[in-house]
Amino acid sequence: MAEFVDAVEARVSATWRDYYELTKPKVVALLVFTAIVGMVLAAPPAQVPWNALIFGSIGIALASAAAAAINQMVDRQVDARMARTSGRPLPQGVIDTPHAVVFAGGIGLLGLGMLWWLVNPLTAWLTFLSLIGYAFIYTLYLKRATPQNIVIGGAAGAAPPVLGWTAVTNSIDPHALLLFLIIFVWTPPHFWALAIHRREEYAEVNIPMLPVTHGVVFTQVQILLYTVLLVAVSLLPFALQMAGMMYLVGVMALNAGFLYYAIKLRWSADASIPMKAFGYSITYLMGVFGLLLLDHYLPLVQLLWS
Ligand code: HEM
Ligand SMILES: CC(C)=CCC/C(C)=C/CC/C(C)=C/COP(=O)(O)OP(=O)(O)O
Repeated sequence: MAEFVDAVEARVSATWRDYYELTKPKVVALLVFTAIVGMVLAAPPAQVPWNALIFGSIGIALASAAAAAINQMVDRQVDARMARTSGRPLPQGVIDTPHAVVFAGGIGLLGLGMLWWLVNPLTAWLTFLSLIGYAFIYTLYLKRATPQNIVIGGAAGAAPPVLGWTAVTNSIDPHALLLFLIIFVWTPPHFWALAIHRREEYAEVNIPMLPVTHGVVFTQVQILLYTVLLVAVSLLPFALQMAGMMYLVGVMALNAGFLYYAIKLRWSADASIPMKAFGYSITYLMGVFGLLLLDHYLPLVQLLWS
């Protein structure tokens, strides 16, 4: 009997883990973090309305998770043929398509409903557009159509700070668009570093990623150019007095790291650099948004200290 219970429990927990994996949890975690920074920057320190913070974060997380699950449904055949993605629950047959549809539809509607009724309809609409942008326009069309797929598709992934800001103010603020721009310009170096490493897999499944269509050297040059642009864009929050000295010093250090990897990627023959640059891109984005958050709270800390 105990063995039977163990077996049932093992199956139940494995199933939940599979659904969890279907949501690309680490990507969603970073997306939600950028949304929370958008919320925090939209209000004076410690004055973010609770409904925006709680239901906004959960709603954006659920909608992003639904988008990630739809992406994996659409991609299940190509995912099955690439080493990096073949272990996912759909290609493995652990979750079948009808269950994935119900799951994605359920969490998507729950997330959008939460935003509509408990936050505001503008945030719900913009989140819905981001979901459509990533799950359908990027995955179904752009990904298979053009090597600029991730530049255009990156707009959906860059949306969360705007969604967070709108959750608080119920309007689209130019400052929020600056946060959007940072992620938008960050996305090509983030993804193309990985695409260089995985170019043979993409070529095999006929996905026209930049290193497949234009070669590795061209992609390395593009990564370098986007990184230089990113350095410039990342300084704008300081230039426009959205953030202070603490942000400036921190972001300069993060930028030095990204430039180091982009230059090394272009001129070093070391095969481990592309994945190191990819890993660093994630640290970089967490760092930039973490700095914006800390910088915004600095006056409050100083006030409490004095
Ligand atoms: C069109 C835009 C984007 C593309 C094409 C893209 C592509 C990818 C790919 C292919 C991976 C590797 C996944 C894996 O092998 O497990 C990845 C990982 C990751 N991406 Fe992106 N990404 C994009 C935008 C974003 C955005 C906007 C964020 C967050 C703000 C983000 C955060 C992450 C994180 C945290 C990981 C690591 C996941 C892990 O370690 O499991 N990405 N991305
Ligand atoms: C509502 C809202 C804010 C939606 C957010 C959209 C979202 C989840 C963006 C993540 C971007 C991402 C992981 C792209 C990789 O897809 P891929 O298919 O190229 O990569 P894969 O081969 O690893 O699946």
